[in-house]
Amino acid sequence: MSAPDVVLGSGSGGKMVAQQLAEAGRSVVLVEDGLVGGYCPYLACVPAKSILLSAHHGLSWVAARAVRDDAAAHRDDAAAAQALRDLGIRILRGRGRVVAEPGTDAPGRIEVTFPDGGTETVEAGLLVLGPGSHAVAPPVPGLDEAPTWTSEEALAADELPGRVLVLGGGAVAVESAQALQRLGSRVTLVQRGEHLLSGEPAWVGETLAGALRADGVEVHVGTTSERVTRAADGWELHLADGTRLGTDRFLLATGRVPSTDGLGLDDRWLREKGAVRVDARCRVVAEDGEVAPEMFAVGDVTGIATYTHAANHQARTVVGEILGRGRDADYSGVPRAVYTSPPVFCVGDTSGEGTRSARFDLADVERAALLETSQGRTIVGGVELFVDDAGVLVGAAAIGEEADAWGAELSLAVRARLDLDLLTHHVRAFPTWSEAILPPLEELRGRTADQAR
Ligand SMILES: Cc1cc2nc3c(=O)[nH]c(=O)nc-3n(C[C@H](O)[C@H](O)[C@H](O)COP(=O)(O)OP(=O)(O)OC[C@H]3O[C@@H](n4cnc5c(N)ncnc54)[C@H](O)[C@@H]3O)c2cc1C
Ligand SMILES: NC(=O)c1ccc[n+]([C@@H]2O[C@H](COP(=O)([O-])OP(=O)(O)OC[C@H]3O[C@@H](n4cnc5c(N)ncnc54)[C@H](O)[C@@H]3O)[C@@H](O)[C@H]2O)c1
Repeated sequence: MSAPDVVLGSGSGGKMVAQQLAEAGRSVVLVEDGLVGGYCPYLACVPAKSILLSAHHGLSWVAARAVRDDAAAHRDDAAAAQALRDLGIRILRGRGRVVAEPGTDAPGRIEVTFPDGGTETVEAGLLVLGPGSHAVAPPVPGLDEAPTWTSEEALAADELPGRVLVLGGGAVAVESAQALQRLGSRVTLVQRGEHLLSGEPAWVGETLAGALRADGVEVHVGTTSERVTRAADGWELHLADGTRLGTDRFLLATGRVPSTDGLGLDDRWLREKGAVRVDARCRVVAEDGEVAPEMFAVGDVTGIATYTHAANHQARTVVGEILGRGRDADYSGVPRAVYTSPPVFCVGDTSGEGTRSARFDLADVERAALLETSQGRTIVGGVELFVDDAGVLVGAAAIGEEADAWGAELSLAVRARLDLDLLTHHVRAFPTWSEAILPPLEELRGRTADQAR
């Protein structure tokens, strides 16, 4: 009998691979040392979105916590594990380590260490790596003595601290800051980068900072944290400019790194920060192009696009490759959504390097005027579109009401490499937020025509 397929890590990517391979009739062993399903359903996306929705709807902390715990299945993975077992998958609940990588004519060997210290070694006909990523604490002297939360700990917490200091300015930081502030904490956010969401255009981060400040969050950007000390009423963060910020607890949101330490992988498969290098079929490869036989990787560990929807795309790519209907992964249209109020939606190349862009204010579409007259609301936000020399849409950044929904059009347009001509002639419903997409297209088209003259 040939050796089974072994999937190491059952997060968004690994679980989908295991499930689809088993459904295709293959023999699958799944190795997981945490919760079956990984972080997303229990300790990341789902509870984070649940708590944000509750905060946006004005629920109390106690009510929001109850809704969060229901949404996260009370961090109980029994049903998820049983559903996989029903497909014939063997689940080994322990920490996996690669003892021998699969070869062209010999199976690999994975050693699993169980919580009681016992071990079992399983053969792997092929190996799919999906160990995910984990949060890293920034190197601020004194921080290790203070009470801290990673996002996982925050999203499983029973208590709401009176004051929280969020370190970081990415998706975890801004979503957590808004949720905790709206639920009753006094939140301070300290971002080292020049603006929030440092990978996106500055105006997006600045608009978001304005929204957080309007909620009461104290936002500091472009700062260096020097040290943490104890104070009479809690803890203090000292900034380089001498400012001292008091808090009861720190939330560490300064990024995550791939979980490849101790995994037993040869260094030649790893790239910077320990991510596993993969090709377009998610096969593990070395820098010189050597392909590891029968070894694949999916999810955050690849360091390509650290989202559940990207992990799922990679999982489908791996399954397709294994089942002989292979197709390259394509990350060009992977959405980068942040579920704050207002939400953010970015896709493709928004760096502004080598592209032309035009921006439009959401307040200038009819939908905004309607909300202003009917509900007395002031609309903030906008959309910026980026095109290459050939007039093809290569990136988009949006922040504003429901941007996480209407941005999907831009994501598909980037993926399909639609050009200004087609996008300008496309008809969008009146009066919707999508109408904000046409004016920047027309502006860019006008500029293209001017250049052609
Ligand atoms: C607070 C927060 C909110 C987020 N919100 C969103 C969102 O709204 N939308 C979105 O798309 N993405 C979101 N993300 C990102 C998303 O959670 C990740 O991209 C996704 O979970 C990655 O899945 P993965 O397949 O890499 O596996 P992971 O979910 O990282 O799971 C990996 C699993 O492997 C196990 N494992 C690791 N090493 C071993 C080993 N040696 N042996 C056995 N098991 C091992 C771990 O226990 C874990 O269960 C969020 C992340 C965070 C932190
Ligand atoms: N809505 C979503 O899809 C969603 C939500 C949450 C998280 N995620 C994913 O989770 C991953 C982790 O998110 P994240 O926000 O932790 O990381 P991140 O890498 O996106 O952002 C980290 C931020 O912390 C800042 N920073 C770094 N060191 C600092 C320091 N010492 N002091 C202050 N600021 C510092 C950086 O400037 C950066 O802006 C991301 O890959 C993200 O895609 C996605």
